[in-house]
Amino acid sequence: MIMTNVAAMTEPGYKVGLRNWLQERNSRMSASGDSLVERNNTAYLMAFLEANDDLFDHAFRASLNGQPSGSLGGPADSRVAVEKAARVLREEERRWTFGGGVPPAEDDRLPAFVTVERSLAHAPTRSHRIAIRAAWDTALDVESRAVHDLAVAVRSLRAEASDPSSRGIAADNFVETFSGAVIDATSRIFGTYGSSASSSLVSCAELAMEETPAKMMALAFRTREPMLDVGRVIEEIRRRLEVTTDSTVRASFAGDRWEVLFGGSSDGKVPSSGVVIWPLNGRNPDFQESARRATPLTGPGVPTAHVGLRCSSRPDGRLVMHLRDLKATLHELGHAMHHGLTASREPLRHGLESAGETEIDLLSLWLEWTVFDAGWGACALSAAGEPSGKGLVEWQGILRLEALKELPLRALVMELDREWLMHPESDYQDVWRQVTDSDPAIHASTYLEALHRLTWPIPVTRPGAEYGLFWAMSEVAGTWMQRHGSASHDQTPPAAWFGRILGNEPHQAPDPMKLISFLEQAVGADTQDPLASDKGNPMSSTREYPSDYIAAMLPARDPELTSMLRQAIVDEQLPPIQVDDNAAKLLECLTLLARPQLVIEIGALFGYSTIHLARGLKKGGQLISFEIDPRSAEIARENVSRFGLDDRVRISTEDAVTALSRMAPDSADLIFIDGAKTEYVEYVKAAFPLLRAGGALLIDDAFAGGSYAAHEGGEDDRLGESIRQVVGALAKSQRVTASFLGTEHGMLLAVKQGSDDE
Ligand SMILES: C[S@@+](CC[C@H](N)C(=O)[O-])C[C@H]1O[C@@H](n2cnc3c(N)ncnc32)[C@H](O)[C@@H]1O
Repeated sequence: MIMTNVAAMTEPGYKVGLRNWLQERNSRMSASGDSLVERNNTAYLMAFLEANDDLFDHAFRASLNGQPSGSLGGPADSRVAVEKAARVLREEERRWTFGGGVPPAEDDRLPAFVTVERSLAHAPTRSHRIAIRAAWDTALDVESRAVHDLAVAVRSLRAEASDPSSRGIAADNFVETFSGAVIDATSRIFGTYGSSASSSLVSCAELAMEETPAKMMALAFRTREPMLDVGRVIEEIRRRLEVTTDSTVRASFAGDRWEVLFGGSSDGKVPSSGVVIWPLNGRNPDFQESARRATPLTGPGVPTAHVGLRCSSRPDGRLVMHLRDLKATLHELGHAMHHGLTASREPLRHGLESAGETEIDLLSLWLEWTVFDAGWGACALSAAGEPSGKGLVEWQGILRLEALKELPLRALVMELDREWLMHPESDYQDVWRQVTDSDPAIHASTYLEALHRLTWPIPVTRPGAEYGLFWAMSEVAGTWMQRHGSASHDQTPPAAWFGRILGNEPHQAPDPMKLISFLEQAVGADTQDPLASDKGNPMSSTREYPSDYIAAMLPARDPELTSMLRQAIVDEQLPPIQVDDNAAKLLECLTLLARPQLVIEIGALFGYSTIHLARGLKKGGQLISFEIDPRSAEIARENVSRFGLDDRVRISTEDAVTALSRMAPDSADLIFIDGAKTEYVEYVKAAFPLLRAGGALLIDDAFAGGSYAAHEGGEDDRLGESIRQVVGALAKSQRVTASFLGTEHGMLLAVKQGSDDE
């Protein structure tokens, strides 16, 4: 595997951030004997980067590193930098993962994106690649939006934390900002699935972003307090239990403990099972003893489970628990529920007379997830692309019996697959086997298998990665089904389309070729000759202009020039459509090289290019620059004089075409054309006769793909088309020798045939 030497790259801004982050990470990893670089596995390295929740932190730091010095560094800057960082990461992933062309070893537990990349590497045609990229980009966009939102939240937290006067409110603000960002991001992510249940949003956020469960729980409980009132927590649990089980649930404080009782009789007065929650504070240090004493408290014959709750008492008598203990407590409550329900045969009440242990297990586990872990099941359903509009409430309706076939299976696969099934010694292997072998519910086991295979190569550490791909595939599948006349997801259950993608081999990553052909159908791509060149805009290219690299290599801009730019663009509000710094240097080089006596420029604007052209002139050399806008021309004159160049520059406000038509033929050595794009034909016609043999035309924006069109009021590609015509004709002309110069917007250098000696 070819290793990209991260440290040896020359990086501006965000890349410095990335490198620092990796180095720091590596030094930490080597301390634990597991250096990423030592593993010499770039795919894994990037997978790690992608999979690690420190990515958020990285993105944030990248945003800081990406700040131009002296900038205000406000949220807008941060946003741009983070988006840029996310974009670059994406690019880097692509390049580094398969840059060497050597796919990683088969047995590496590679994340989903590597599978996609592998598909890309095998894609036979451009259409295939587009299809795969479309799917992948969808996934990554979700990611980058989340990164962006989080970075903004983290940024404001840190800013406040560094201000001692606001330290007290920083944490509160963070949770608030964070909550807002999370809800916003998750509702966007899940908007397509129509899930409106806030508990599922919380859970989705947790999946997508892996933020601390405590914060998520805080969100679920709509609190920003680190200490929670235990009574309130119990009441919340009771409420949720009642809603989700449709069973009467009573919770009461009985002197020194809480009793949560599940109704057994139809009026709920006779409990069928109970959970006793014991505060583990000063008053009840011996939980075991308390539990023993309390067993009969829920009533004779009522199976009861006991849970200890770490909490402390307030002077006003209230018991409070720390937010961070909540998740663990809820998890333990899940076990208690499990125990209570299993022993009481509570499921009988729900029409599950024939339920076996497996179903009861499943029900209990489901309760644990959906009730106590704030909507795991809802999340699983949404992620699985359930029919939109089938929100929490609706699927609760099918819970009583159907959930055993539908929901827990789906919720289970996420947890079992990742947490337990991977470990052969796990007890849950049995549960899994029973589910998959005995489940008669047609597509459920197929679905499980499919999902299992889909998520198989994904490391446990990063749920977001698999969901990203999962969502993308769901999207594409949805499109496919619409195209092919399937009215709804109901008619084509997920199992069918996963089956289509995955084939029948169990426990394997998706076959890249199957994925390709599925996606191909989904986007309706035509089969193309793989060797046929790309059609459409001739400027289309997958390669980006290395402007960051160039900027990092060139010396910093002369402060006087920066001040001039600021005055013209910020103070005078002239459009920022001057040549870029590298192109400006090129103009200077060309006049230095050609030693022209007469240079003509069409379009001075505020004189940025003018100054550079003039700087390269030797003694006696002259530059006539045309600028039709009087105010721009005036500013250009001031700037020329500011740089002490008045002796060799004349700025004229005459229309360039008219003026050129009056000038002596064969007199100019260099003519730089950078006026109105629509007039390029006229400029070239008028300028060409003025050139002496061996003189050169230099045409700016020759790549015809720049954003200048917008500045000139053009939304469409009319201006680009005009440039392409002129540049194409000129470059092909027998009367010149022409070459494109690779500035960001491109210049065409066309040297007139013949020589002065002829
Ligand atoms: C892209 S800007 C020039 C930028 C400048 N060369 C630089 O790089 O700093 C184009 C300028 O051409 C001027 N212009 C447009 N049509 C013109 C014409 N017929 N004669 C002279 N100037 C013209 C516009 O007023 C505008 O300021």
